[in-house]
Amino acid sequence: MACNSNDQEQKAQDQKINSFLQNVDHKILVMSGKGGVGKSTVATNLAVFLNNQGYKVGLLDVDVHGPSIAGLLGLTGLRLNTLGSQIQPYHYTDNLKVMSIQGLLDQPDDPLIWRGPVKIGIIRQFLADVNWGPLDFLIIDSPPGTGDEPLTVAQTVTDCQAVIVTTPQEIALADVRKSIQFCQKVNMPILGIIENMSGFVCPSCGDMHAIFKSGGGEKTAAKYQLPFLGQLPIDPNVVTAGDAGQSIDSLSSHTKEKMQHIVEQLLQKLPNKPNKQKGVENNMKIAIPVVQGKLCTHFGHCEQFAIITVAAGKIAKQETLTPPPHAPGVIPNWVADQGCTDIIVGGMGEAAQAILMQRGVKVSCGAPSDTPENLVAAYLRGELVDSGNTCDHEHGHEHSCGGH
Ligand SMILES: Nc1ncnc2c1ncn2[C@@H]1O[C@H](COP(=O)(O)OP(=O)(O)OP(=O)(O)O)[C@@H](O)[C@H]1O
Repeated sequence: MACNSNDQEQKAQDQKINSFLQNVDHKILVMSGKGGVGKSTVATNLAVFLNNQGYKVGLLDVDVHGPSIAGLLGLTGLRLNTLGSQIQPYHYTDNLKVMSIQGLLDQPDDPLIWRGPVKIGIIRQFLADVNWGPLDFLIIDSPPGTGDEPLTVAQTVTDCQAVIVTTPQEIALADVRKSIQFCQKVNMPILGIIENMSGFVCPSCGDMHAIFKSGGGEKTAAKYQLPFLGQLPIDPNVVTAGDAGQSIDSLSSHTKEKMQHIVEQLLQKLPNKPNKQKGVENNMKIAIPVVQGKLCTHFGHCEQFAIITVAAGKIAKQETLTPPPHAPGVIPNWVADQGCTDIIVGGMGEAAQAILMQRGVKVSCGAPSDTPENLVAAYLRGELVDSGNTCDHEHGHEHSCGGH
């Protein structure tokens, strides 16, 4: 019995993870072979600079033992809330959401003494139970090396791509080669290599000093026929900004231009050019089963659907359509045929959910009986929490998700 219920829980979590990932255009794992090479600094600034360009970005810190993302963005000490079953991430800006274990700890300096399975569970929860909403980019900061955390990401986040950060000296490059082999073994494409701490421009004489050597990252990229995305110099302002919870964007130094260049290179290397601001703000077509002007919990047998088109975060068009007669699989396919991107329901059977997911329609279960306009408004505000409810309304009996 226990095994069965574990299997079911895992399946339900897989479904939630898949439905989130379906709404993320680009997933990027920022890795490094060695510690302290500036991986979190790069991950954070990739997220901030992409967000500055108008992309909707999620930044996920899976370095559960040494989380630093919250600190680098000045979010330390802020506790994260949960709404229903969903964790509300930090909103660094309206379009940059951040998730780190730091926000769930009573004491931010508490050490976490966790073995692999617990860490794997936490990372999966960060993908399943955080209210990310649709994203153009999910940037994932992993701890150095090729341990449980990057492996969990590789196994869970389908079509994830890697960015490898290194410093130029041989001891760091040896570890980069391990990261490259890791990516090859888990079939994760590498978007490119970034060389951090590449030379130091003396503020007094203006001469460049190659403290950790320079050019090693570029040479390694060439050797493995990987894209080289650019270099960041050793810049004391990066440390000051990071310690103050500010991004490289706040600097007036040459480093900011270098970071900008890296982001442009990264955008060029993406297999498909991202559309800005996917999802909530852009066109969405949301289906809601209705009866007498309110959500009908009887999804499979409801007589009408409100179909609401949302553009730039507002309701642009609303129609009421009659679906074909009920038969297994007919209504979910009909909803997808209408071009719907999302559906809001009280509850829905697993089979119908699977069809919708396969057809790229995001399902939000557990909505209360309310008008379609109110439900869409709550959905756009991120307040409609997906219960992950898989109750089956096809049989017409009473149950917890809305009684009919
Ligand atoms: N280009 C740079 N110039 C100067 N200092 C830098 C630069 N990049 C990062 N640093 C500093 O180096 C330190 C380590 O950076 P960071 O935490 O980003 O590294 P990391 O590789 O993520 O470390 P960890 O192994 O702990 O995950 C920080 O103090 C950061 O401010």
